Amino acid sequence: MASARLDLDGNPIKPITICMIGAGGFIGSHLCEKLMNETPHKVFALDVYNDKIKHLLEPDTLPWAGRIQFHRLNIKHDSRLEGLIKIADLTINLAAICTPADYNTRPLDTIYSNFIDALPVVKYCSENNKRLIHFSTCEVYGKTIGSFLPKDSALRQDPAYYVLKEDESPCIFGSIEKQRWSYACAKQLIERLIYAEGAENGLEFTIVRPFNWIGPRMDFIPGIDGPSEGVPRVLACFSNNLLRGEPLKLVDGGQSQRTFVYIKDAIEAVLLMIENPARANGQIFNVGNPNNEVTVRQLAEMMSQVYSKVSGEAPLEKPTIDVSSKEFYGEGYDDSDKRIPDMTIINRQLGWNPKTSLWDLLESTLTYQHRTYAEAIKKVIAKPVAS
Ligand SMILES: NC(=O)c1ccc[n+]([C@@H]2O[C@H](COP(=O)([O-])OP(=O)(O)OC[C@H]3O[C@@H](n4cnc5c(N)ncnc54)[C@H](O)[C@@H]3O)[C@@H](O)[C@H]2O)c1
Ligand SMILES: O=c1ccn([C@@H]2O[C@H](COP(=O)(O)OP(=O)(O)O[C@H]3OC[C@@H](O)[C@H](O)[C@H]3O)[C@@H](O)[C@H]2O)c(=O)[nH]1
Repeated sequence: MASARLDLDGNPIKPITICMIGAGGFIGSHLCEKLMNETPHKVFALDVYNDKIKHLLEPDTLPWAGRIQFHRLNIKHDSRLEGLIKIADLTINLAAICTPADYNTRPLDTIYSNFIDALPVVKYCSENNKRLIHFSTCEVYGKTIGSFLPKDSALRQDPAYYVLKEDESPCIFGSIEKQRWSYACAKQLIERLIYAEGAENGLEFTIVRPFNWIGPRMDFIPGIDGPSEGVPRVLACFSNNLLRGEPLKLVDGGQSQRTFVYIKDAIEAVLLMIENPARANGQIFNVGNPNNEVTVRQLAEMMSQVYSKVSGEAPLEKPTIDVSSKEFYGEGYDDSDKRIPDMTIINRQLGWNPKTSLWDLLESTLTYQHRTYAEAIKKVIAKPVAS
């Protein structure tokens, strides 16, 4: 008999049933895969789409058949939601509009999706005494304190002015006409509501703040498995440019900084939260890789090099072009300047650390992108344009 799986305190882990909302998305697909491959837990996978988890649902001879059940539903208006939360032990809410191109162009949908639509989920968990793991974002920190200092101030180099700490850092957003912040603000308010449900009504919750998780199946490639005019997050934008042999577009000079973490490292952290409720309840966790910091320009350069290695194609002579944010995203765009997660709390509670370097995670991700999309792109490019 296989030995019992133990939690971080040495107690056997009991199989549970998880109601995962937004399970058909990028993070959800990796989390479902991990839960099916490595744990005995059951999953109700709720989403409006299931393309990214089809390989886990069919055929029904898969070793985990019966442990994952897909429910096609929109949480905006579906009475089945409460029933599913009630019969599960834990709810994980991933559902959201979470691509920056939408924040300033579809601010109402963004606010509804990230705040209003999440309200019933919190309410049903609280009323039925069910544990909730809610996905927020690193964007709740907004801009760093350091970004307001004079450009030549030595304090800009002091981590006290830029490292983002769950229990200390303020949330700093732009003015209301900078609609970019509609997303961060809605996420902040739902965090505050969940925290208040914990304080006043005893809701058992964990809030996750992902810092740019990237990897296979993130977003879509415009014109292949998503709308031609769609603007996904940066990994898919740059992948699309590389696949088409076009220069990568640097918004406002590509000076913003990000830390990227490999999806498979980040999913390990989520599994630890799921299986160690006593250590995760009542916590807000940064989940990122502080060692993988680059400017967007450096990311573009590294992706060009890695793509050339995995595809065997020579890099473009002019690998990037500059574009203004107004041209690329439209009116109301703004940006986070720098995002370094403090890792103290997740280290202390769960002993988690990211492992994969930026080069390595780009290599496995771009190998996937090339294998999945290169042929389809070639066909689209070869097609004569209809007159
Ligand atoms: N990927 C990241 O680096 C990152 C960073 C910060 C925060 N997050 C947060 O993590 C969560 C998941 O992100 P992701 O990258 O997997 O995004 P994603 O867009 O790939 O996944 C979200 C999923 O939710 C589903 N969904 C949205 N609205 C729904 C509704 N009303 N009913 C049912 N399903 C609905 C979508 O169909 C999609 O499959 C989001 O809450 C996002 O804000 C992600
Ligand atoms: O083609 C592109 C796309 C994006 N960019 C830039 O690349 C940076 C990263 O852009 P992304 O689209 O990945 O999104 P951001 O990192 O700004 O926000 C993301 O972070 C946290 C999550 O909540 C969301 O998934 C999303 O809001 C931004 O500075 C953006 O302006 C480009 O320079 N060129």
